[in-house]
Amino acid sequence: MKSYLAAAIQMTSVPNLEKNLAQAEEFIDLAVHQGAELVGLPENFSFMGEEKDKLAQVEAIAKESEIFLKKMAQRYQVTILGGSYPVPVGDSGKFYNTSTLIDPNGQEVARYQKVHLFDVNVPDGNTYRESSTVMAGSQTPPIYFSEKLGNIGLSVCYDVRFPELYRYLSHKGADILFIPAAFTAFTGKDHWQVLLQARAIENTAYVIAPAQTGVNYARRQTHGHAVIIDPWGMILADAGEKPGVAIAEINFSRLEQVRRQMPSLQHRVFI
Ligand SMILES: O=C(O)CNC(=O)[C@H](CS)NC(=O)CCC(=O)C(=O)O
Repeated sequence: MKSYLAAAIQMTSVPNLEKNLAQAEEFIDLAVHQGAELVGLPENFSFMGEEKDKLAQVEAIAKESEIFLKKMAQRYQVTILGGSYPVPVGDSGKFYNTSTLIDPNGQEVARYQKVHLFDVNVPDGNTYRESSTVMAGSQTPPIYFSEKLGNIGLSVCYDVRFPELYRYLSHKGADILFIPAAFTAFTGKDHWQVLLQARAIENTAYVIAPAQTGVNYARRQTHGHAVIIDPWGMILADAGEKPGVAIAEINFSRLEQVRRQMPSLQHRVFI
């Protein structure tokens, strides 16, 4: 398989759908002009805001996000991950925190509904109750098996704390793990990079982690540091703290080399 460039986009999404889509378009354009063929957007790329504000506009956010992703993938002829956006679940008043992967034909090739919900009182005083508006997904995460891009497994944000999800993905053949996020600034400073490197190292897989950064709304501040990590755990690119793009090469001979040097996947006993 040929090497190619992947991009992890970093945004400060706000409670304004149009503004966020315009920002995402700018960064997709930038990533493609730098040669990226696989482009990831962060969790909640199209809307970050109070849950009640999100709920009030959820139909439009879901519809416009899907139209946007398909348009971008076709226009730029790249594969795009819509890190996540809310998709209403019938008339339940809740939505799935949904991540979709769209190929250059504008076809959806994978869809994942976030399984682990962030119901946490963070020690900085912020309280998160994702389950008050989000329905937990009940399906195992999908892998898109691509002859051109490799086998790409999906996940979202808080999932990164549950290594069994990634073990499942690598067991099923994933070479690349997408971990789009809106990590809190408080937890991010101590946990983000360590968790991502651990998932890359233990699964000897590439990790592509698009991220939210800065002040998104009210007291919500996100950590940034969208990164791409190689299967040895090396940080290949880091977007820092400002909105932007992290770009790095996905190289299958490097992947095979690491899997020869450190054959831990072959030594698995439990799963
Ligand atoms: O708050 C918002 O508006 C946006 N947040 C999100 O989209 C999600 C669900 S609340 N955030 C996380 O999962 C953070 C996980 C995390 O930070 C950790 O695991 O430490």
